[in-house]
Amino acid sequence: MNAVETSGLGKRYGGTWALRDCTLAIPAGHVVALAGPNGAGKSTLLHLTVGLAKQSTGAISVLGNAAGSLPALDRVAFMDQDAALYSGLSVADMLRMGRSMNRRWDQARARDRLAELDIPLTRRIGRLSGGQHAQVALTLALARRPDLLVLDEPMSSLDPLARHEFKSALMTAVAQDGLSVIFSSHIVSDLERVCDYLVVLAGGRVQVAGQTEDLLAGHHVLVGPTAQADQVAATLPVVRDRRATAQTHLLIRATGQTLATPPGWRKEPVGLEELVLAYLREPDAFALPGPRTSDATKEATFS
Ligand SMILES: Nc1ncnc2c1ncn2[C@@H]1O[C@H](COP(=O)(O)OP(=O)(O)OP(=O)(O)O)[C@@H](O)[C@H]1O
Repeated sequence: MNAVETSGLGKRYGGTWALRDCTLAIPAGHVVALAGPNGAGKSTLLHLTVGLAKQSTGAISVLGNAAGSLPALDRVAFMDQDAALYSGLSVADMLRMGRSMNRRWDQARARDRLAELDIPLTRRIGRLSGGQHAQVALTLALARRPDLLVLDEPMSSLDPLARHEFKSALMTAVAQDGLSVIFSSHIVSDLERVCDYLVVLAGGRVQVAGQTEDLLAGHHVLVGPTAQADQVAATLPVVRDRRATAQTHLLIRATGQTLATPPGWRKEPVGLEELVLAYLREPDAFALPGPRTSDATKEATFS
């Protein structure tokens, strides 16, 4: 079962394509990070997923049902960028409201979670700290007992400590409930240790998609003398070419063939942050699905 499946999905606002040619099959049971710069189309894809927007072209299904249909909506919870809660209401009021609006509501779970976090039920939403506000929004989303939790920039306004606590809370919920999660972020360090599936969007198109394990295994860095860099880079699918006077770092996408490390060069594994940053800096490079070798194989010089 796929958590989200799209085929030729596109969304146009007036003459602008916010998202286009988006074909993805994200299996259920993953924590999926949706990364990309401002305006890449992340919110658009998430809004299509939770039925807040309707596509202009193509198709999207969520847990096997058309996105936006009742069976899909019933199993999805959404928390957006500003996690809009009513500032004049208390935490208990928000719980009551959630309970009255949702069939699958788990009141005991929500209360336990807030007690663990030391967030008083009587506290007004407007008086919560940024971190507590995000935790209450997450609690309300989890109380719906979703099979898919969709989070749009959930940590953007949090300080590093609150960000860390939010990530831990998310990981605990995933471990306890076995739900699928998709969250967007333009902060690359948010992705490490949290996601096990990655989608990178750039300019409204899918640039990279796949399990992080596969993506990391499918790339490596070659480090060697700059004097030989042109010669080595010419024979390999180079995603990013970073040169200094003496040494060059080439981020290489594996081709399926095992290639020998050139003499005088060493091969290093790549980290997720480095991988994502390399693709973000090279908007024409693609990896999975449908790697476009001619685009990915390019020479570029960066300082
Ligand atoms: N309701 C809308 N009306 C018109 N244009 C829109 C609308 N929503 C999004 N867009 C445009 O679509 C493109 C993608 O926007 P989107 O919000 O999906 O990007 P994003 O990756 O979530 O960006 P950010 O990180 O800044 O939130 C942008 O060019 C944006 O201006």
